[in-house]
Amino acid sequence: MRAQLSQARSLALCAARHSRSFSQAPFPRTRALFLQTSPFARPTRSCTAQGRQWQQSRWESAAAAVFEQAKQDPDNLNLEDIIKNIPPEEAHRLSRVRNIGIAAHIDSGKTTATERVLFYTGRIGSIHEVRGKDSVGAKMDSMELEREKGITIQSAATFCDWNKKNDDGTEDKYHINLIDTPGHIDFTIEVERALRVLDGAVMILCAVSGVQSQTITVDRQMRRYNVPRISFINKMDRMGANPFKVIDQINTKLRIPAAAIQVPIGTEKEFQGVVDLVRMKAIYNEGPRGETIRMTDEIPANLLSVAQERRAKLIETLADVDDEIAELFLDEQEPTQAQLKAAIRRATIALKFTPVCVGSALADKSIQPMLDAVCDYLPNPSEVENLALDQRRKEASVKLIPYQELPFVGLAFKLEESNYGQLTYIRVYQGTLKKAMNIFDARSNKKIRVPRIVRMHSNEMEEVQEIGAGEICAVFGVDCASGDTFTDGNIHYSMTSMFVPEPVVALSINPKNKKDASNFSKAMNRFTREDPTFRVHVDAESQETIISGMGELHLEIYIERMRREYKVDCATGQPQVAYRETIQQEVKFDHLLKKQTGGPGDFARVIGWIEPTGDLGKNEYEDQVTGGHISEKFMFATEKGFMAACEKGPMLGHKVLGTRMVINDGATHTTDSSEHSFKIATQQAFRKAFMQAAPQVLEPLMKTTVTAPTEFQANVVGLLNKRNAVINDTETGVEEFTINADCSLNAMFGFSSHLRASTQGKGEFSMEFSHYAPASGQLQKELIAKHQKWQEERLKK
Ligand SMILES: Nc1nc2c(ncn2[C@@H]2O[C@H](COP(=O)(O)OP(=O)(O)OP(=O)(O)O)[C@@H](O)[C@H]2O)c(=O)[nH]1
Repeated sequence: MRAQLSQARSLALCAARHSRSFSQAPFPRTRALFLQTSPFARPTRSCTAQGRQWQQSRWESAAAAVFEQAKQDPDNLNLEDIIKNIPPEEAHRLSRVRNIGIAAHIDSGKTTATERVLFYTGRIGSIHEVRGKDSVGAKMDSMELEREKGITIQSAATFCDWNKKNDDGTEDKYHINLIDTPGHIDFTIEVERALRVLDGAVMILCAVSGVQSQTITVDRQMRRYNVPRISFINKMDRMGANPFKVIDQINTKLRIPAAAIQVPIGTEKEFQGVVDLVRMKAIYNEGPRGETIRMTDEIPANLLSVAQERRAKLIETLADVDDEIAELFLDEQEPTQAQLKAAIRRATIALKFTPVCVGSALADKSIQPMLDAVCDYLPNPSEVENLALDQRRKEASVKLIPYQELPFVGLAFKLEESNYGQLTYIRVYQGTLKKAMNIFDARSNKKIRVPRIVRMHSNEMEEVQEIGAGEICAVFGVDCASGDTFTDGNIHYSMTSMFVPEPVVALSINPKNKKDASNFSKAMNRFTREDPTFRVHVDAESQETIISGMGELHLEIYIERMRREYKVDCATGQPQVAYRETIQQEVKFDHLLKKQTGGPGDFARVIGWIEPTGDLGKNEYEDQVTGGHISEKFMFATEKGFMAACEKGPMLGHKVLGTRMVINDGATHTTDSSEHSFKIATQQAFRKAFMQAAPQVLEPLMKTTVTAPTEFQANVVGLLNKRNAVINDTETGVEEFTINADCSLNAMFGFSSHLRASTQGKGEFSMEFSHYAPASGQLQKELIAKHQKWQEERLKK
């Protein structure tokens, strides 16, 4: 309630302003639009001018009453009423904003499609290709390494305005904030944080390869953050393009109802445009770069029956997920264009459906209709529910309202070091972020002044004075961690951060020259701040610096960036698998630490047991001590001891998983017991008990997908068999085949060069962590022997 009241107070202030300006304002076109399209609008009774006037005056008097009430009694404000009465200008502004991400499997054409979006919206004057002959590179791949390798490494944000042409000749201007994300699983955190803050997404698929391994990962990430999506089947110009097969795969593999809203006109080299199934019009791209759209009622005769059939399929699919269409369907009535459009929008936003567009980014075809679909079917910021936790009332989650005048709430979702200092990307969920304003970090409670606000256009920036609710920006000089919530200090909200996967590959690293030590640590600091999946630690025993990340490519890129951006050449060890250790049975312990030989001694006795938790995702500690045999402050130290022991397993020194420790008794000495002695005693007890509890080494299993031309199928199967991979399925297409297999990460080191050699460089593979599984007895023996040898050698030194 208190949270709502502080919102209410600030609303009360603006209420008077708005109630005055509403009644004085003429009835602009934007307001009429708001009444028709805004989620805040009441149902319109009549479409006549008289009806609209009636609606308008009714709305104004209702709004005036609510804001008058706010003025009179701010402590008892009804927030729901305020939401309903948000000024039409503001609702209209929001209805024209789209925050979208482009996400897909590697090389599906995300950056190529984004380049066209920027060109057609007038953000860039010419198109440059990924790995293009002009060596300029696509706008969104601004990092030198991205341009060289032709892959996206970091997500890049931009914004543009799209003038959507309506059938009646009018235009509606939409403001689109767009984030292009990487496809490689090694950079998956970039997709994760983009989807955390975006309202909708375009999922790109290849018209030949269809749903691929990373499509499945991206699908999972979209589900995690409830992100509605449209699907865009790209590469229609490729030989073997089959969009309908891809739609079937979206339905069956991703299990989200999908139907085409467009069918292609021609395929491969003959691909010219699309038939829009909602309007039943043909849309062609003309002009040197497809910039001119020609729309006609004449659907090519050879496509008419396919278009009708696919339109019927669209209606049938919608009938399964939307009540209004279901009713019409049962009554055998054809929905009107408006009904169909509204149903696609409703079902997409409700995450029950994905409309599918087709096109070819490289051939400059059908990107504009995809942009129209973004505006038509993806939600505006007010149509997405965003919740925050009110820290003062732990139980309460508060709905954030994207209204400029409410107290500010924003989430820092990405940090980046720039030439001008740390750049923090913020999504504004509520209120307005203004230059020179003081904001509060909900985690550290630090007050920070915002010196500069910019809108990002890849690596360029445009300075602005303020950013309204529902928008994305970046700020300078704000020291925080990724995932921090900011408020204006009047409210104490915090938002949930994004999911951060655990690193699976590690290697030791050191600068080759001692003089580079300071740059080395600067680089490490920066990379770990920017990327939560990149970790650095110094191994206590070997004193080596160990970096860990999501895959070999992930670590390679950082080593290369260190060389290019910090001029530090590094020596690295062999990539190591991040093994884990666990136990299989319960073991009791009664451990006494006693050193009382003159001076201050150590005394701590801990009694209890360790056992498997049955869930490899967590370790658990429980204090069951009664009767005060161990005092509260020492129990705290035993918990710390347990946590420290779990960081370095007794078998190989890798982290412990799935283990529970219970301490239910013990003893304390009046003078010799200390927190330190209890911490050490717990660690010793744990390590001893662990080795008796049928300890087991766990290794990461990877979901692996290999794609290559069909003639190399036997070679690839041979390669996988050599690595003891379990092949789950094989799909053989016209030209290519795809194998999905489970494989241990350990067996996959060096796979890329073997694959290249056996497929004349034409094979591709991707790997994603699946789960930890027990290592074979043989591997476990080898690893233990190696670890012991390494320890012995260290002792000798
Ligand atoms: N034939 C054809 N090739 C395309 C099309 N769109 C993109 N490509 C090519 O596919 C390759 C990858 O394109 P990108 O745009 O970099 O793909 P991406 O999805 O951004 O790649 P990552 O971010 O690295 O995963 C490039 O060689 C493009 O030229 C298309 O419509 N048709």
